Amino acid sequence: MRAAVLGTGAWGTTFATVLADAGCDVALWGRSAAVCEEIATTHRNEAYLPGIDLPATMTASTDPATVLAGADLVAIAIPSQSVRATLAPMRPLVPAHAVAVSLMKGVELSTDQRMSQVVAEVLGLPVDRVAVVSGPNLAREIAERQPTATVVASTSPETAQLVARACASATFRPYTNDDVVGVELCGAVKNIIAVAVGIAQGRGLRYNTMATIITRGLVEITRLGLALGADAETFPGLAGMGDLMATCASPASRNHSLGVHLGQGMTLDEAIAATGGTAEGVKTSRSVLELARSVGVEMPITEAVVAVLHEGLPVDELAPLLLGRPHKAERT
Ligand SMILES: NC(=O)C1=CN([C@@H]2O[C@H](COP(=O)(O)OP(=O)(O)OC[C@H]3O[C@@H](n4cnc5c(N)ncnc54)[C@H](O)[C@@H]3O)[C@@H](O)[C@H]2O)C=CC1
Ligand SMILES: O=C(CO)COP(=O)(O)O
Repeated sequence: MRAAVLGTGAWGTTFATVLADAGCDVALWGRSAAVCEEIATTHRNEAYLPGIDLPATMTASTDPATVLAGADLVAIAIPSQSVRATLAPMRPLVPAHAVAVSLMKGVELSTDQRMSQVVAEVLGLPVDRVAVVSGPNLAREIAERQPTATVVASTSPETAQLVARACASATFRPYTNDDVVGVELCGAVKNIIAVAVGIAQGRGLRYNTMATIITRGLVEITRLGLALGADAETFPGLAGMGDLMATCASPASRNHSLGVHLGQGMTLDEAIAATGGTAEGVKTSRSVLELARSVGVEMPITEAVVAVLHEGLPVDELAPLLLGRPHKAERT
């Protein structure tokens, strides 16, 4: 199978490696000529995956026509808010039979659309030719070939199976799921919860607080997902609890580290600069809150994160804000 991967950041480069390990013929597209040249000639991407040797068979180019020619599978790993503008000019270059795979974990700010919706719309593909890959998938660990599982979601079982076969290897195990809405919302909202956990840790709070935020975070992800038509069984799975645990526990998570920096007293701009890479939770927090309000769902942690990130709430007021809410039964 011929695969094109758009985006030479941490996840695009890593997922390209996963596909190559699984036997695909892989070409990467990136906007940086220097990064593409480095991948193609030295088989390294030092800016995003320092010290990792990439498969020598993988090619990379800034020319989308070269990368997309003959692709059976087109995987996209670009910051969510840039996907629409980046993909639009590529639409005529995507082969008519290709399947698209969204690797993003965000929600578009201007439209509140999930990434698979944006990809299908911009590339003019029916939704059953679009899949989503999401799970506890910290890029560097996967690039190091540490054992990892993921979820491949599509409304079409054939598309999900095709993508699962394309990426399955001895160290990367995909499970298929037909709940695209649930899988995508889990991936996007866990970033916001990880920012909250990071803020708490940056203030010196420890494991009880972390477990509380993760657990109540899962409650609010589930509530939003169910209101938007997701399947309840997705949330305790790899894309839900699995990814929430990995992202909230790992210092390698950009969303988590951004939260820690904020908790330690940095401004948002300072925290973004200190974190580096793409912390999707910053912008997605606003879209998710809008989505939640549109369906009348309460998301207190998301609301508190939006207040800290975008409305000037001091980090010290986050815990009192959440703990001061009216008491209620756990299962409501
Ligand atoms: N890094 C990780 O462990 C994982 C990341 N993801 C998701 O994958 C997506 C991409 O993240 P990463 O690769 O980690 O980000 P990154 O920050 O490592 O790389 C982003 C890439 O996108 C490019 N880029 C940035 N703005 C662009 C634009 N306007 N047009 C075209 N290209 C642009 C950058 O040059 C870079 O190559 C995000 O939605 C993230 O949530 C999902 C699973 C794991
Ligand atoms: O999605 C991820 C792990 O599954 C990566 O998390 P960060 O984007 O916070 O680094």
